[in-house]
Amino acid sequence: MSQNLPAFWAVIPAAGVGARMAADRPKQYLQLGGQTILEHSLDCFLDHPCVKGVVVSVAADDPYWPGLRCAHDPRIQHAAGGQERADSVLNALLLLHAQGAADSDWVLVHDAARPNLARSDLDRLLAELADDPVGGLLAVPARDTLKRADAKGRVSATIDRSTVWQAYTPQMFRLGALHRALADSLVADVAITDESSAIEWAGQAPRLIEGRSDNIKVTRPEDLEWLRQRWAKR
Ligand SMILES: Nc1ccn([C@@H]2O[C@H](COP(=O)(O)OP(=O)(O)OP(=O)(O)O)[C@@H](O)[C@H]2O)c(=O)n1
Ligand SMILES: C[C@](O)(CO)[C@H](O)COP(=O)(O)O
Repeated sequence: MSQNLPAFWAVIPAAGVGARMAADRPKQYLQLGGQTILEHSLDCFLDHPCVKGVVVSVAADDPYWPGLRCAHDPRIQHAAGGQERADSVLNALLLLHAQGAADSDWVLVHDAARPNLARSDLDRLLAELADDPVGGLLAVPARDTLKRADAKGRVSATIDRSTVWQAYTPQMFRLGALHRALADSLVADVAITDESSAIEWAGQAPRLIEGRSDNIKVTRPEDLEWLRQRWAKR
């Protein structure tokens, strides 16, 4: 294994519609530097010597996935996307368990919409959490002053940002613990927007690993414009 890093499975939720992007296709299939955003997000894992395999969750009616070269990569399997991101991730975990992956296996969940993950960040996450009893996630400390809004869109409070972080991905947890936390929190109808919130709901405290702030999630058109400008300078 590279630098004594742990082996891991990668799960890439890629079944969203990209409503906030308002493009002619789901944002993970938009082009960046000669390939799709999804393919960039996959590359960081497929190139890693410690990856055991990759599961991509795609929408049942996704017409784009089969046309990608990586759809035929033997290291990649696909699972059914779900109504919410958490459902898409859970389906991928079910597939891993059905194929005999162990509860103790590490799973890294990374948004298909985050094509700019640095290998250095991925390796730092793996190294820092290799022996952690809970797991954790890449995150960035809040840099701007944070405001809470009232119902009229006016400032109701300024939030102490000293302990506030933005959650990014990958998020790294043991397969068994994540599977149970996601399944239980979905049954309890808890609002889950990332893997960490399911683990937190289950009573654990994931570790925050500071990562690069340019590991952005492509959410709105300006995000892709920004990445394309950076890519052009590479
Ligand atoms: N039911 C869903 C919803 C989202 N995702 C994935 O989760 C990641 C982060 O979600 P987000 O940025 O919200 O993507 P979308 O849901 O597509 O965006 P929007 O909310 O603007 O529709 C994306 O890679 C998206 O493809 C998923 O696999 N299944
Ligand atoms: C998982 C995530 O990227 C961490 O910030 C974020 O929660 C995804 O949220 P979205 O609304 O599904 O984009």
